[in-house]
Amino acid sequence: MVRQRSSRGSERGERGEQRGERGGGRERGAERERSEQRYVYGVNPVLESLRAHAERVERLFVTEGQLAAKAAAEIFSRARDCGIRVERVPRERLAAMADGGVHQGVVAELRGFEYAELEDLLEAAEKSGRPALLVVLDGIQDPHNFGAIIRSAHAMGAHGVVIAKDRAVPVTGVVAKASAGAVEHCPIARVVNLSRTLEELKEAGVWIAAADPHSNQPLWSARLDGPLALVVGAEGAGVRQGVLEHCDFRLGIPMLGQVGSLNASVSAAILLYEAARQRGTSRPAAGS
Ligand SMILES: C[S@@+](CC[C@H](N)C(=O)[O-])C[C@H]1O[C@@H](n2cnc3c(N)ncnc32)[C@H](O)[C@@H]1O
Repeated sequence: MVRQRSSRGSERGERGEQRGERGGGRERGAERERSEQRYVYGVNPVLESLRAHAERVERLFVTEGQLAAKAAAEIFSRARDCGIRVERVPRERLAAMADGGVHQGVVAELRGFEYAELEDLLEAAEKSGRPALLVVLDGIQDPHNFGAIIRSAHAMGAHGVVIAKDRAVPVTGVVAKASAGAVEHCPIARVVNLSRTLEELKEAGVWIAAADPHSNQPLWSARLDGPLALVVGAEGAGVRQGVLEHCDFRLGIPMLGQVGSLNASVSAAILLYEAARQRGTSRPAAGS
């Protein structure tokens, strides 16, 4: 079994310096893309919004008797500190705002999710002092899968997630809920053309690995400790051929049994864990 050795790590500094000269991206300081206003529901997602981006929370809606006392105390205290209005509403209204999801008695109305730029993700990696670890999603449609991938990416120390503008679910309240609030901490870039983005990442010194159930290169046989973007495919179609052509190598998670593939978010979590393990970032935090 051949373990692929990355030389891009050493090229990265050199290439990273060129990033400022490429000039292909949006001007720094230009207005960033925002999604429509949206609702975030459930105790943890609402608390994460208040902790991470209270300035984006317009209003909170609660239904008496449905919100646990302990959660209510923290939510009300943060809302008071940040000058956010809290409205008591009937349970039917809360249920409608949460679109039938499990809201636990609280919904936050947010000003709109602010997407990051690809540059921001690379800068986050640079600032962290660790090699870049990114997840690129090729057309994920299910908001629960998308949210779960954001959650795993954040937990495994990834510097961000890249999605395409077309044919992919954007960040919505359901995604935020499924991410357990990780969406507030993990930068998400929304790009027009995934293939071009992969080429930009290569220029920045990042290796591109496609998660591919048909690959016979098991995940542990490749070096995943250098700058890396993991490309995960859509629920039905997988990674499109045109996108696969821009990947440096493919990785498979060996499986037993009769099914042909794993769920996209499960695959992302397994691959991210292997990358974190190889980087030594999967250890329990000190003191835990
Ligand atoms: C449900 S699968 C798509 C299956 C698709 N019919 C195919 O054959 O590629 C969604 C994505 O999860 C990832 N995936 C699923 N199982 C995998 C495995 N065993 N090894 C590596 N990646 C896997 C791939 O990125 C895949 O595109």
